[in-house]
Amino acid sequence: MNHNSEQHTSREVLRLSSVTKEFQLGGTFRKTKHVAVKNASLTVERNQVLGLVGESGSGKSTLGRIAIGLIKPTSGSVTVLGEDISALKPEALRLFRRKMQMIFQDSSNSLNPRMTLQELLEEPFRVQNLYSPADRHQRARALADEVQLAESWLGRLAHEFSGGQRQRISIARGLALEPELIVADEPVSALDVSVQARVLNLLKDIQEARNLSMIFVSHDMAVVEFMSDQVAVLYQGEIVESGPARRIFAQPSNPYTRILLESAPSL
Ligand SMILES: Nc1ncnc2c1ncn2[C@@H]1O[C@H](COP(=O)(O)OP(=O)(O)OP(=O)(O)O)[C@@H](O)[C@H]1O
Repeated sequence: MNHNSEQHTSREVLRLSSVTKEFQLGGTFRKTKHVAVKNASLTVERNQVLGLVGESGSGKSTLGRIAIGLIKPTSGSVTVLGEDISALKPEALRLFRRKMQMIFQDSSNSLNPRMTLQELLEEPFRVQNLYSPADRHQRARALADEVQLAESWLGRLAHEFSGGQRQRISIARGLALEPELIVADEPVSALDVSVQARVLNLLKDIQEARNLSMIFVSHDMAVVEFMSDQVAVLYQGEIVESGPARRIFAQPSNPYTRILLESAPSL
């Protein structure tokens, strides 16, 4: 990591410039390519949530993964906190990744069912070799508290928690290393509707309390309206409309955005 990132003071946390991602398809003889994201540019500022919407296959997840360096774009640049992460060597990227975390729809499935809540919340510190055992213990407690899981549950095993509680655990683990940018990819879609609102409220409260920047990926327009300050609409890999959420929901200028809004039953 160079000094750039240390000195980065602008409000801009993420900048994607003309990002394109092509996937190679097919076997040895017949290769074709699929353009999943095409010439996409966007920025996310500190303490801002960008909602990324579009139908299935429009490139939302691919763009989210590119934003935190999980996928390298075919062309274009990704700048996080002033650092061009597409130019970072693997070791530098590994260190830098602490500043960027992803919360998946099925994050909670990746929790080891035989680990206790305490162990799960200490794991990010253990993996990164951070803090003394006593400090890890204390920090795990604070994380549990932040996602509203009772202290008395710290000894419970992962498989004893409900789906919504497990997603809270995943959120807490995502926060452990104090990221500045979070990509939440359909974080509540796998949960019962009654549980979704509570987890979304929690995520919004945490985002505001920690001044986090977030890309919030969802196909549910009502959820995006609740969460987002800015919105970008993807259609077949291209950003067809972007701007302040309030403007886009009140006066969508792109025909495809209008179709998305009209077909959103929960609005
Ligand atoms: N690893 C890959 N190899 C080949 N094609 C891929 C790969 N990942 C994504 N794609 C393709 O790229 C396009 C965009 O996929 P992506 O998952 O980003 O869309 P999405 O909007 O997130 O969809 P969904 O809401 O269904 O998750 C799709 O056509 C998908 O099949």
